[in-house]
Amino acid sequence: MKHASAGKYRPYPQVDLPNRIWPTKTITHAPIWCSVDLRDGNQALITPMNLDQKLSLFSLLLKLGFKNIEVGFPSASKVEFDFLRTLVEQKLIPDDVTVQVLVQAREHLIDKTFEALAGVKKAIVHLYNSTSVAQRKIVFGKEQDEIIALALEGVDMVKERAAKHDGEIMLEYSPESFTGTELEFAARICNAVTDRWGISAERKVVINLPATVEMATPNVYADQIEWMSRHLTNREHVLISTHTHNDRGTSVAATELALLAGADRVEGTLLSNGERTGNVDIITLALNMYTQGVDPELDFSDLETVVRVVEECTDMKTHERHPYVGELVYTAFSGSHQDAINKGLAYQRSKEDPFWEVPYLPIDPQDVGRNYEGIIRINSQSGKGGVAYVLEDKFGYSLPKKMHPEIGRIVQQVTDEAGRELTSEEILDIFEKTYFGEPHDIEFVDYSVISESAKEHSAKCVLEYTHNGKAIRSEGVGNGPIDACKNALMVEYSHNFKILSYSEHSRGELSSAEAVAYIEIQTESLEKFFGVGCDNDITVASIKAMFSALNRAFS
Ligand SMILES: CC(=O)SCCNC(=O)CCNC(=O)[C@H](O)C(C)(C)COP(=O)(O)OP(=O)(O)OC[C@H]1O[C@@H](n2cnc3c(N)ncnc32)[C@H](O)[C@@H]1OP(=O)(O)O
Ligand SMILES: CC(C)C(=O)C(=O)O
Ligand SMILES: [Mg+2]
Repeated sequence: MKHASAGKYRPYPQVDLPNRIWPTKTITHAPIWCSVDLRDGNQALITPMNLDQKLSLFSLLLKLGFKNIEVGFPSASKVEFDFLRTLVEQKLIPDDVTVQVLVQAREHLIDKTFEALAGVKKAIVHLYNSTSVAQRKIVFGKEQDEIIALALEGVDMVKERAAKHDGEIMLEYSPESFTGTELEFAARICNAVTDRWGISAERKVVINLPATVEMATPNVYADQIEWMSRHLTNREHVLISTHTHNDRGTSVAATELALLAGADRVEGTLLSNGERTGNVDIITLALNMYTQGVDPELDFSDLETVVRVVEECTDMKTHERHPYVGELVYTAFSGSHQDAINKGLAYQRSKEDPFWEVPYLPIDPQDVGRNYEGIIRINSQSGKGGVAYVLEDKFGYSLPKKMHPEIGRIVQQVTDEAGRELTSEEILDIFEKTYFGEPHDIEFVDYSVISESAKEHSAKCVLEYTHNGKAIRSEGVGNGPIDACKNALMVEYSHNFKILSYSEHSRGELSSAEAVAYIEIQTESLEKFFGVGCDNDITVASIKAMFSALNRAFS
């Protein structure tokens, strides 16, 4: 790339606001949300939405709880016009919802807009014109005062038609390309607009300050919002609205800092659809608030439906890593993350206090309609904890902690060779082949207890098994059935070993539960092997576990 100092680009100027207070604030409540999916989102699509898609998206926005919805630019095209008419004629606008329409300061467009609004009880007419240095010079060829005159002409035209409209009309004004506009001029034009409209407690005005193009760091946008908030006349009757685009990838941060700086309202879209890099993603903003204990006043408890409907309407895919909604955002492949999540989920289940403390998961996936399935997935980056989690979570094998390194190593060998993710079923297959599969040099047939004395801690049993195909029956005495069976085995079995650890649990539904036993043995050469056994009878499960370990050690 050519060196940046060649003069083609310049640093964005700082805002002179030495006593800024936004850095001391926190977000404590939800703003007024306004969805611009049906307008800004729609105007950026390769194929704009048809009537049915717009209706479907509108219905989703209502379900999510939006009370301000920009339904389109009715003067721009037939489908935009027809959509608003359909909402009116089919009475699809709830009383507590205000629809918003965008229009330029041009008479024929304003006329058409009011024609589309006939019968709407509450609407926001959103008037805009570009105010930036570049657009004044290049697009409009007008001086500042001429641009103010253009805006005021627009206000007059809207005001006149609003007076005749049977229903409430609120004005929203956007000095479009605000971030490329001198602040003094932005304040001057906004104040002229609100004054001409006749702002009052009963006639509040939305002043939308768009980052039409995101041009600087989020703190600069926050400074601009705080600066404007101090310089807007009748500030108490103004609703300052943000409308951030994501050109630098920081629209969420910019909006959040703008809220600290005093913004009352946020325009954005679902999943960040919108011009170029998109509008700010309202899902991310809302759920960021939610994870701070602030009620976002939007319901994102079923994100799967939101993603499905938005994708159907926009014909755009959602990135796997999109905050809160992406397919992979609740998944850990890496070993240390899996270990911490596994322990975190167990800790969360064990405590009364609802405070969410699971490492690596900033939100409980269940709160947004996702489940714990797929949180831990296994590839070559994974560790023993992840493998143990999958075996327990999916298949009910609660492996003793001491066994984790062994199964972790075995699975790691396979993932290294495969060079890809292993499914849960493949993990189970490795587990079953390792502990229950061939070779079966020694195989359990039957056992029976001849005598047992709890008082003397002794048991005598008969063990039947085959060793290299030969049927053997022998008796043994020990300080419990397993010990007795081991001693019975040692009557003929030539390999020496000792049992190092033992654990068991039941697996499956209570009525049909089976016992699972884990036994760790040590050979004379000090090698250690685990074995696993399953049976309806816990003692048989234990003997099978011992045989499983022996087959692994000596076959
Ligand atoms: C940042 C944003 O997202 S702003 C919203 C942008 N959205 C859209 O443009 C989507 C819908 N727009 C359209 O369908 C069309 O642009 C229409 C129907 C609104 C207008 O169409 P047309 O008049 O045929 O064309 P076009 O948009 O190119 O008109 C440009 C003219 O409007 C003027 N103009 C642009 N914006 C405004 C405005 N806000 N107020 C007054 N005049 C404006 C331009 O200066 C230009 O004037 P000129 O003809 O004297 O050079
Ligand atoms: C119409 C305006 C608000 C807009 O979409 C923008 O500036 O990005
Ligand atoms: Mg926009």
